Amino acid sequence: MIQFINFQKQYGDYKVMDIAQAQIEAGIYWLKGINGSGKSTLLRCLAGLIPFEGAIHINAINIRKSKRLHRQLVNYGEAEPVYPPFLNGSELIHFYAAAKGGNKSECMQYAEQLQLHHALQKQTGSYSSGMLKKLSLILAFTGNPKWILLDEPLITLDAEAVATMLQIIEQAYNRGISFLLTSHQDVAFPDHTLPLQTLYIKDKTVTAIP
Ligand SMILES: Nc1ncnc2c1ncn2[C@@H]1O[C@H](COP(=O)(O)OP(=O)(O)OP(=O)(O)O)[C@@H](O)[C@H]1O
Repeated sequence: MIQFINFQKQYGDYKVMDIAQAQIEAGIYWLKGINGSGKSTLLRCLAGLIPFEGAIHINAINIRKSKRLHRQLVNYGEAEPVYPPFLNGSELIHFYAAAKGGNKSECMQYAEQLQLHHALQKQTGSYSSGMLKKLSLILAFTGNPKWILLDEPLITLDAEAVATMLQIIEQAYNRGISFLLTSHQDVAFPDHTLPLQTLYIKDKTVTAIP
């Protein structure tokens, strides 16, 4: 469960999020909101990448106070991932697996499923946007997270990779992993069988009501 307690996020004078009290139960959620509503900001706060006011508890852990536990609990995939261009995919998988206490061979399996395995020895600077996205998704599944936060997970993926990715998400969900997935497109998750619940970011808060 994710709990917000007097949570606020400002950029300078501009307040993007203001959630006095809210909670999100374990599950798989499609987080919707118009452009600029704060979807990426919320995920970055939950991932611990940017500072915020108030408190966020994830599975009863105060994410600001227990940084190590937080890093094991939550994985995050950027909308537009950027990596040091001189590192290859295999090196990044090795690094993430070591940092997250994950199993490198599991990542290699995902790479095969997404047909990225042939490119793992190439520097990421030579990757296409879809290849970078696949790598970022593989890295977001490394270790034993209880929550995976994926910002626009399917953009730039081809149709086959979209279907594979939806299967990977569903299998992980069936193993007890919860998801927050963002998209501002109406048909972001085509032909899926995921038990998706919808959340909206509206008026600087998270709500189940559009
Ligand atoms: N680093 C930043 N500095 C200043 N303002 C920012 C920064 N990042 C985001 N914002 C502002 O915060 C608001 C929310 O941005 P955010 O990227 O979280 O929205 P979003 O819902 O993910 O948008 P989109 O659907 O277009 O991807 C926007 O008004 C944006 O201009």
